[in-house]
Amino acid sequence: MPRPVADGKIGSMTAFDVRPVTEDERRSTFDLLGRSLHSNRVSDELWSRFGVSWPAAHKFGAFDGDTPIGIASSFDTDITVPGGGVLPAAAVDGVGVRADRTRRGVLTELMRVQLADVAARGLPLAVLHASEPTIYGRFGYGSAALGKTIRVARPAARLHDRVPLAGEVRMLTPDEAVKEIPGLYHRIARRPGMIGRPPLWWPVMHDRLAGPDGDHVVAVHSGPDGDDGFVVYETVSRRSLEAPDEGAVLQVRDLHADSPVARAGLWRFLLSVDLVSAVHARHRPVDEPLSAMLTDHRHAATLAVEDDLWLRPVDVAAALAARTYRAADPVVLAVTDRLLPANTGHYEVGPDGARRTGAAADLTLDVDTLGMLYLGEWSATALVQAGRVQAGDPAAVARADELFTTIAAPWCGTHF
Ligand SMILES: CC(=O)SCCNC(=O)CCNC(=O)[C@H](O)C(C)(C)COP(=O)(O)OP(=O)(O)OC[C@H]1O[C@@H](n2cnc3c(N)ncnc32)[C@H](O)[C@@H]1OP(=O)(O)O
Repeated sequence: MPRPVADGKIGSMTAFDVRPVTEDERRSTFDLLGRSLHSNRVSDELWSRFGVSWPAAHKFGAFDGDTPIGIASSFDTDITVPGGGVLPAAAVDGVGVRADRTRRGVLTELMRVQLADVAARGLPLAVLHASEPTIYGRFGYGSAALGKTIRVARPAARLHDRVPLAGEVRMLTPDEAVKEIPGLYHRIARRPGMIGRPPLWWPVMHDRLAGPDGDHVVAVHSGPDGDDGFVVYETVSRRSLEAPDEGAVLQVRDLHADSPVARAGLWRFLLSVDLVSAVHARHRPVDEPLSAMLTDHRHAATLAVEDDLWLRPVDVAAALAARTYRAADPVVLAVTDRLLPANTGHYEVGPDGARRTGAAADLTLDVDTLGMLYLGEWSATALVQAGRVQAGDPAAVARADELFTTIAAPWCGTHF
């Protein structure tokens, strides 16, 4: 069992201690994280405005004496799972180790302590976006939702005339954007993989860009029932002496729509902005049908499909019981969890739900692979073919495919 967080001191077998970060250590641990990610150091002025988004709560530091050498931060949120249930989750939003202390087990100890804390607080899931995909599998995280990067050619790209359109798009003032977008996001964010954005998320991730001091543009789509979608974007000029006619690149940062009509309205708006030569969007849902909405598919190019959200079942029984399954005979999963061994066991999953069982296993997998299966991004068949799931009977794999599959691809859509 992981050792519990106790006395503020853990990990004495190594040359550092891992313990909760105190109020006084917020700035130094934030600077440490920034340095590890090669970000510019934040000025005192920026820290005084936005430091509130880096509270001491749910942060563990690795310390050599009083000096921080590693940080693992998370905030509490919730996540929508297949079937529409919403589960509490820890969103791991900042992990870094000082460059002169890497590859000595600092992260391993931070992850162990953080996961033990998340488990002790009863949160069934942990999620993150990974800087590198090789890091987190060993800690039980699986690549659970993919995202695609697209580039749309302007002015060539046009919506075809059967795309469902109704409603209007209006641009918001920066003050309106700060006031209106949080409520709108929470009203419409319901796809599996989407997380709640807590109050501390907004000042840095939205207001700084779209509020009075930001340079991003915010536009809202309104349908018959009111506001039902929004986009936050910036434009980057490409015009130069060598390319005097080059249009700007419009970069979509945040786009959410409650319906295909709202989504089409927002894309129609984006494709109508003048003096733009390309629209770029990263981490869009893999099933967003933009190319099929155009008169010419090739005007929307998919440049990359990447891992977006990583998910770690922290309480496997609670996580499996919280989502719904499609109609098929049940399967029994044998799950192994090295870091949180209480999860290791057999689970029966069927249309009536999921529960622990003593029955023999149909499919055998590690907990990180369960993270890949959980939101429906990866089929059991694909995971068998990839060597991540062991199964004796192909019929059981087919049943697992049917049970876990979802109509909409999972998608997070929130940068954290
Ligand atoms: C959610 C987020 O915030 S994502 C951002 C993550 N942070 C960064 O990318 C910042 C830059 N990188 C770092 O700060 C560090 O390299 C970290 C945090 C990724 C890793 O910290 P370390 O203390 O070096 O990790 P630790 O020594 O515990 O390594 C554990 C294992 O993972 C492996 N590992 C760790 N980082 C990497 C990596 N970047 N690439 C490949 N393998 C890695 C180690 O080799 C080790 O393997 P082993 O158990 O087989 O020996």
